Amino acid sequence: PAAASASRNWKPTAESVRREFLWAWQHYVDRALGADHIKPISGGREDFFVPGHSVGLSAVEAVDTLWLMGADAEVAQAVQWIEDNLSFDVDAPFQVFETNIRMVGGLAAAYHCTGRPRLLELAVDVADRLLPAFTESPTGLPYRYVNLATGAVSRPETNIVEVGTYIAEFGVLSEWTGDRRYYDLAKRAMRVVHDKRTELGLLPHDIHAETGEWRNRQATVGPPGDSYYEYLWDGYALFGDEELRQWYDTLTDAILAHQAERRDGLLWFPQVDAFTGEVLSREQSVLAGFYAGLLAESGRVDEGRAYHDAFNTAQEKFGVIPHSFDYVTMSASDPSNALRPEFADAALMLWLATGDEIFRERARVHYDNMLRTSKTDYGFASLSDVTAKPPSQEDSCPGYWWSEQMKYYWLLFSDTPRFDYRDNYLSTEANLLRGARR
Ligand SMILES: O=C1NC[C@H](CO)[C@@H](O)[C@@H]1O
Ligand SMILES: [Ca+2]
Repeated sequence: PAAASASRNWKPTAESVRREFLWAWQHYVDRALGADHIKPISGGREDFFVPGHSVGLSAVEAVDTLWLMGADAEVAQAVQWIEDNLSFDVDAPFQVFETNIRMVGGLAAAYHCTGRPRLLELAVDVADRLLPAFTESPTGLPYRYVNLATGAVSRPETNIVEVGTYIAEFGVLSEWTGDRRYYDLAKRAMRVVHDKRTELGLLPHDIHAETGEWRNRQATVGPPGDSYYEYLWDGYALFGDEELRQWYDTLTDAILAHQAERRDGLLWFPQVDAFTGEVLSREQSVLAGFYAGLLAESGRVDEGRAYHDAFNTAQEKFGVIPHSFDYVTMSASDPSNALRPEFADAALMLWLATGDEIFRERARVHYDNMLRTSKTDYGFASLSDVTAKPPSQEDSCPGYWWSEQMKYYWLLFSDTPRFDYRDNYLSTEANLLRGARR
């Protein structure tokens, strides 16, 4: 989008992002290739889904980011490992939601960028192994875990994120294979949740997959409510599903009417009782920051801008935003930050929606603060306390770091010809499912 104001030269920042990402990738290849995570302080390996068994998570999450950066030799390294080694025939329970947004989404994005058929086969293979969680459920709300080898399902005590964040990944599999099962199963679970909204049009977040009963009263735009709302809009944006847009509009109008609060001119979203509207908590999770971008994407640009302005006061105060903070006292309730990408996610979405340079500026501060606080010997580390001087680090780097903020920064600063800046889609894990310009 042609920025209204004269924009500065962002190329040096883009080159820094690419250099840092490839530096971290080389350490992963040298020390932890095939591990779910590298341990960025010790250079060790770490499993994510199953203790004792990695499935190359960081390599899968990195492919589309590397491709967008034009790092084709590194794309080849990642794809080589995946095609030679990745198998989902693992006799262990995998969390259905995390496996979908990271592995189904990561492989689908890798296929979208490279066109290599084995990557689509693997995405379909792991998605098929998740399906029993949906088909074994009496309500259509998926169980939280499924054994990828045996199909045994478990843990019906779930939430609206883990029952409602599939339509993007499952939907492109239906589109690319012609098998509608994926789309239909993902949408059915979203319908069950929407139809259980309260009189106020709000949603609690905990639900039982076998009984369909709500298990709590609290509504939140943070976890575990966030990506249910995100995927209602995404199902419309990706596939033109007008019914999903209606459900999104109904629920979003209710959130703006009953779950929003303005204090000192700033817009916040407290946790409220979904049945009465009573404010239960004025804590804000750093993960809720994505919602500023979703509001802007879905035509509520002023509200999206206002919420990002509010979150920006937290970035200005803390440098790196705490995992959760009280927005009245602006004190950290949980001072950690596991390289969370949401503020940058929303900055990209708001920049794409408005062309306003302020969002690139805010993302650059986010990047600078990450470089200053998280960079270690072998990569980038989660923080255990952003208020410590200097902030204290943990020997862990989450898989979403390879897919999310470094991709957001690159897209914001590089103007890469490999991305269609007008017609694109990034999933909740920033997997590129539309808009790769091969
Ligand atoms: O939707 C998500 N929630 C949590 C992670 C990032 O904080 C990531 O997996 C993804 O963005
Ligand atoms: Ca997300």
